[in-house]
Amino acid sequence: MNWQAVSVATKNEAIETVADILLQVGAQGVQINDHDAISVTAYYPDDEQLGETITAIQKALKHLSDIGMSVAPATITVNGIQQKDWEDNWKAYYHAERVTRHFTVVPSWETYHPNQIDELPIIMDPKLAFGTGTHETTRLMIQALENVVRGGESMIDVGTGSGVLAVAAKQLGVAHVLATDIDEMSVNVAKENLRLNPVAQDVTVVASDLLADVVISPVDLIVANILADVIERLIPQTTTLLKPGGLFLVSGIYDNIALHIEDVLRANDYTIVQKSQMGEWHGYIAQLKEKN
Ligand SMILES: C[S@@+](CC[C@H](N)C(=O)[O-])C[C@H]1O[C@@H](n2cnc3c(N)ncnc32)[C@H](O)[C@@H]1O
Repeated sequence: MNWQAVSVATKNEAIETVADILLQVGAQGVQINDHDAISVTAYYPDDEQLGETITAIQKALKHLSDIGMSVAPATITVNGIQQKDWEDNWKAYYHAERVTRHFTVVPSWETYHPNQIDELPIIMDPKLAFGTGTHETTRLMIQALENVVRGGESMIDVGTGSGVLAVAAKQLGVAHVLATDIDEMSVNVAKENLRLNPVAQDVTVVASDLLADVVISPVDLIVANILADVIERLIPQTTTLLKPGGLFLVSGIYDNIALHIEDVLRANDYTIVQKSQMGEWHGYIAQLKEKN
């Protein structure tokens, strides 16, 4: 396998935080260069996920500066080449790709003709929002949707990012989707992506911290692909917005925290009906207990 060296130039006091970011997006270790200019380097496989990884690093760096932590200059280089405008450069890594049994994600700038009659396209221009469709955590969610959707359901997509799961759900026959994200940029990108997919025209997207601002009648399905600490906060919020017997589809859970999340699900009246794993990532289909 080929590897790419991804380096982030930063300052002394931010070294540990930047190293944490590089580890969280899948590096096995980091190298700190503190001689002339300070930088932190990690190695990632040179595959179709590299674009997603660099976008995630860039978003995490932007988030730190948004909350007032100085990580400047925070420039990202890949094999020594500065990524001045990642928003456009990452497109070179993103091509139409069959991500599950039924779904192919298709970049909006590519012309793609399905190879099989039951192949369903998800047209995406994720920009800086998470969700090209190729990441393991997203694939786990799309597979879970393929398993459970029968048609006509109501659904909330928490942390919609690019809107990829909302489009997949609509393609499978979910009737009503409300999508949320805490990040305004993702809300706008999701709205643009939904417009690219004729099947998803009636999906509503709102800015919300998890389900805090969501006021609707209980739904059949809630889906969420977010990191485990956020999922832990989300689980108790789902139980009043899901119908008894409704399903919670969840991923974004790294190996080391999976057992804890299973405990939190059970403590909140869920029965785990399916566990899946891709690489180090875990996904669950959990069913809310029927009321007695
Ligand atoms: C890993 S991405 C998932 C994107 C897409 N749903 C997918 O499966 O590919 C997680 C998304 O959750 C959003 N998010 C993080 N914390 C959140 C919160 N507290 N409330 C709502 N959305 C949140 C992020 O902005 C990001 O778009």
